[in-house]
Amino acid sequence: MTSIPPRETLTFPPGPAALITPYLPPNNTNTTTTTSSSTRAYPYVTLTYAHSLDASISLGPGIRTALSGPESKAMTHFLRAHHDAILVGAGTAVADDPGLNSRLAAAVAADADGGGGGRVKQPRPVVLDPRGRWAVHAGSKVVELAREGSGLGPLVLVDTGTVMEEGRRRVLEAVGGRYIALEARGERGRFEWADVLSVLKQEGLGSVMIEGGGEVINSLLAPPGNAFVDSVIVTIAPTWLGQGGVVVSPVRSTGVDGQPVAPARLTDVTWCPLGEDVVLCGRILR
Ligand SMILES: NC(=O)C1=CN([C@@H]2O[C@H](COP(=O)(O)OP(=O)(O)OC[C@H]3O[C@@H](n4cnc5c(N)ncnc54)[C@H](O)[C@@H]3O)[C@@H](O)[C@H]2O)C=CC1
Ligand SMILES: Nc1nc(O)c(N)c(N[C@@H]2O[C@H](COP(=O)(O)O)[C@@H](O)[C@H]2O)n1
Repeated sequence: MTSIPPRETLTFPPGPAALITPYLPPNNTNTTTTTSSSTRAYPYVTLTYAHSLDASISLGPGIRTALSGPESKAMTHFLRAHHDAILVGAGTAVADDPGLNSRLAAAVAADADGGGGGRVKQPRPVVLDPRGRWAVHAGSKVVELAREGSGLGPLVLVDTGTVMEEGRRRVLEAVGGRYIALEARGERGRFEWADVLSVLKQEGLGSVMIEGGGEVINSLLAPPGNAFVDSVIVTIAPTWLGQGGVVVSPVRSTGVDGQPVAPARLTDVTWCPLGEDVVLCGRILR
């Protein structure tokens, strides 16, 4: 019998947790004893990522780049444990081979007893992959974690016109995930955010934490995407990544007077130092 090596577990202290909690979904834990956001048309959306002092989330497209220190990394896993789903774009799935589970000690404990007892459960990974770029396989980290019971199988949203390879389909379904066909009726073959969020709602997912990457973040920080964002939680790491990085810089629109309009501003802001990083929480000013 092959033994599975123990995975890291993380703890997030109550002090910073109290600062972050107001930005979590209402009835914010996806425990077995609460229903999250059941009356909303769309899931509660938390946009969260880590960037450098020059607003880069990675050294370049396709380069996995660690920015968060240990304390803010634990915060990310705290967030993951308090959402029903965690969403990334295909670029991130391909570049990072992410695990997309929560390694928070409480979440790990819940895995061990089947997630019962009102304790925190794992988020459902969701990947936006209209053209089927992500070649998921049995050794993909998210699949391995789901197979060993430390995470859930991913839902992968593909365009209705994309035919998926049978082998990939079997890999997903073996761990409780699947492909979901959705019409990519937005510009450049993209899904409309309303369509994506409606699908998640239909799947019974009341809250989603959206982690990236660059294209996903930028499209949610400018209209019309920003209308769907309930809270924003950004880790700022004390480093510069230099030119050529994947930068968070949403497109500007032009006002009726022909002048540029800033895409978004945060209000109801809290700053929370975590180790050498600082975490900024806020809500989009409407
Ligand atoms: N520091 C951080 O917190 C994070 C960093 N990253 C980094 O970001 C980089 C990847 O960024 P990007 O290349 O911009 O990739 P991305 O993850 O935003 O993926 C872009 C792709 O996702 C799909 N996609 C995005 N929006 C879509 C929509 N509305 N409808 C349909 N499909 C959609 C498309 O296939 C598109 O090509 C990687 O280097 C990764 O390491 C990713 C997540 C978080
Ligand atoms: N919060 C945060 N800090 C960083 O420094 C990061 N590079 C990321 N990246 C995101 O986390 C995913 C990796 O997750 P696993 O640890 O493999 O579960 C990666 O794909 C990005 O979404 N986030």
